[in-house]
Amino acid sequence: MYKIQTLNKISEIGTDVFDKSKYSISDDCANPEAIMVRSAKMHDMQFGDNLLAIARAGAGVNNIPVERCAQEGICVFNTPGANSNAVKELAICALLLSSRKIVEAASWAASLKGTPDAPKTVEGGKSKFAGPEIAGKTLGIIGLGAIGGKIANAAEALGMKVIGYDPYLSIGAALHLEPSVKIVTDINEIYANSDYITIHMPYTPQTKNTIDTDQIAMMKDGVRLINLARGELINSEAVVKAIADGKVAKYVTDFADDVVLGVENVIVLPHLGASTPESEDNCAVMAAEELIDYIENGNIKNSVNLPNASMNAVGTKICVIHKNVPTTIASITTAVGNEGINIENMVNASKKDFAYTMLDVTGDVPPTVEGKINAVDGVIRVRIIK
Ligand SMILES: NC(=O)c1ccc[n+]([C@@H]2O[C@H](COP(=O)([O-])OP(=O)(O)OC[C@H]3O[C@@H](n4cnc5c(N)ncnc54)[C@H](O)[C@@H]3O)[C@@H](O)[C@H]2O)c1
Ligand SMILES: O=C(O)CC[C@@H](O)C(=O)O
Repeated sequence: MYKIQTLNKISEIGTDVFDKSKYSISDDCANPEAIMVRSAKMHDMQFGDNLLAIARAGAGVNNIPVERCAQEGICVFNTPGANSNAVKELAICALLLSSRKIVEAASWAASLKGTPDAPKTVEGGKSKFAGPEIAGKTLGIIGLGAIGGKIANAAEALGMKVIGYDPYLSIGAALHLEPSVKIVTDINEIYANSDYITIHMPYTPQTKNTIDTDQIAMMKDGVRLINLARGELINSEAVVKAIADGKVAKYVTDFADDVVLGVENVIVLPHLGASTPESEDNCAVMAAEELIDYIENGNIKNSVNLPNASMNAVGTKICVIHKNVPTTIASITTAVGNEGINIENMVNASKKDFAYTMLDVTGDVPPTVEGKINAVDGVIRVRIIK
């Protein structure tokens, strides 16, 4: 029985994908084979020897020690695009919230309950909540992946001019963009030309404070900023100061911190981007399918720390996670050959410092093989899947 530990609430549609005669799922189990997680912070966790994989039911993996996991032979997956529509819809909502003073107006209207002539009062007071339309304005998007690309197309459909910046734009993502979306190669063009700026890229130590005082200074007066990606991408102190100075008109963020909470013209949402039943189901199902294919077949799809690799084997599969260094593959195949085993098929792929080799072997696989491969310099983990 494989044990799957859930660190956050994972949609039941996803956990139902596991065959319960082979898998037990619980939020409290010792030494699981796999972990399913959403936003729980895992950097300080120690992992048991059985842990083969972690699946992030979502996009961002900054809560997971991805590099350490690779060093420990733990494959980390995410679920690319599975929650992108949910975030796109919230981003469109945020664009409107940043323009039309909807939050302030609704809360003012609610405050009129019990007053003698509320209908008359609202008509008299509504002018202070007027705000501009988004049609005809320029939206700058930083990061044109699953979410940014969908927002670009939706904003175009709403009549906005869209400019996007993404130095690592994939061909697939580019092909999904409306031809009218203008792609710029200098991020400063986003800052200089946008009425609204929204950011949709991963948070890493390198992308911390991508938008800070200097970037804000390049922006148009009255710019509206949206951050549904990660709080650390935009310096909260810099934005709050720019709001006080009148440089930034509004900041809508999905990430609460003590600097932005309670500040006028900042709308803080409680990390709601992916909180739709549809996206929670999509992410959980994709995460469960990734784990099952890895645990049972050794196939890797959508890993963030190991390469994608899959193989239909005719015999036994020997799956090896190893360092991406010269002679390791040769040493592994020699170790297998020295045990009298013939390799029928082989797949090898690498991602940065790590590599994955799958061998399809026929005939008896003596129990000594695992130890022999493990003894090869650079080998991190060996699994034999019959
Ligand atoms: N608020 C939420 O609930 C929520 C939900 C989903 C995702 N997110 C966040 O949004 C981020 C993006 O999600 P996604 O699904 O679009 O991911 P994605 O991987 O599909 O797209 C990210 C894009 O950012 C680009 N990028 C990387 N570094 C960049 C840089 N320095 N400058 C500009 N672009 C850069 C990549 O090339 C890629 O195209 C996630 O990493 C996550 O942190 C938040
Ligand atoms: O799981 C969530 O609710 C948030 C997910 C989101 O931050 C992501 O990066 O996919």
